[in-house]
Amino acid sequence: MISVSNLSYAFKIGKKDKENVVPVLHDVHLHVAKGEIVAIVGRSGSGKSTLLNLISGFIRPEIGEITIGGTKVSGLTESKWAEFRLNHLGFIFQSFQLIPSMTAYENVEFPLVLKGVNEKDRKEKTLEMLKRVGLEPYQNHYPGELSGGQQQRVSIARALVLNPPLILADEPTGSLDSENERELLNFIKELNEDYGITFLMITHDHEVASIAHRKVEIVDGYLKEGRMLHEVQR
Ligand SMILES: Nc1ncnc2c1ncn2[C@@H]1O[C@H](COP(=O)(O)OP(=O)(O)OP(=O)(O)O)[C@@H](O)[C@H]1O
Repeated sequence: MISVSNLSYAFKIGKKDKENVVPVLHDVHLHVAKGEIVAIVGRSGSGKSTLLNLISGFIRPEIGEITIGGTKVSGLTESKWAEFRLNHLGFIFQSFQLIPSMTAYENVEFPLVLKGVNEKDRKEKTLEMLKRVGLEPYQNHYPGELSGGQQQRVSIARALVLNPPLILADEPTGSLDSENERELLNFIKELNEDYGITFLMITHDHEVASIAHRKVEIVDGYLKEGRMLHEVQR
């Protein structure tokens, strides 16, 4: 599903003539199979979000290659990337990233609008997703009128509405209390088992990591498991 090879990344900070190069990831190799739940763990500042942002195409690699579902995404133009993202990836963020001026219904419907789906099909699919996350009665609420757990469920419904085969999650339970966390983790397991959705998640949390089939650890920009695989292959 995901194949990352020889990926290195450095941020360039400061003015062009006095640029400071901050190396963050070093020769990362990572393979995630279809149907896997993989947790990326590591200390703060080790490079987890940078890796997820590279896999999501939000930042572009200069060195290395990223393939998702057979498409070499690291070579796509910005507009092709946006199209690929819409069709293949779902995102869940710690801070939910809902649009505050849109109701729960409108937030879930938004990817269908971007994709140009007609109104009748949009309505059917949006209501189906809201039902699946148990939020049909709250469809006209704005994010500010929902609890943290409910907001995260709206964001999951939005992530799933176009049936992506892969979900990328950055600290998905980071803003939830333990009851909502347990509920979300059960839901992730269910989506994985029933629909074969692949998950790549960043987490600090042992509970979250415990539902993963596999953990990979980033230590100072080096992916532990990835390097081992790479060394075995060589
Ligand atoms: N836009 C940026 N410009 C410059 N340096 C950055 C930028 N974003 C991140 N960094 C640096 O890259 C390193 C890795 O950051 P990253 O956010 O990937 O770590 P992380 O493991 O996700 O941390 P956390 O668990 O705290 O979210 C850090 O040293 C950070 O300061």
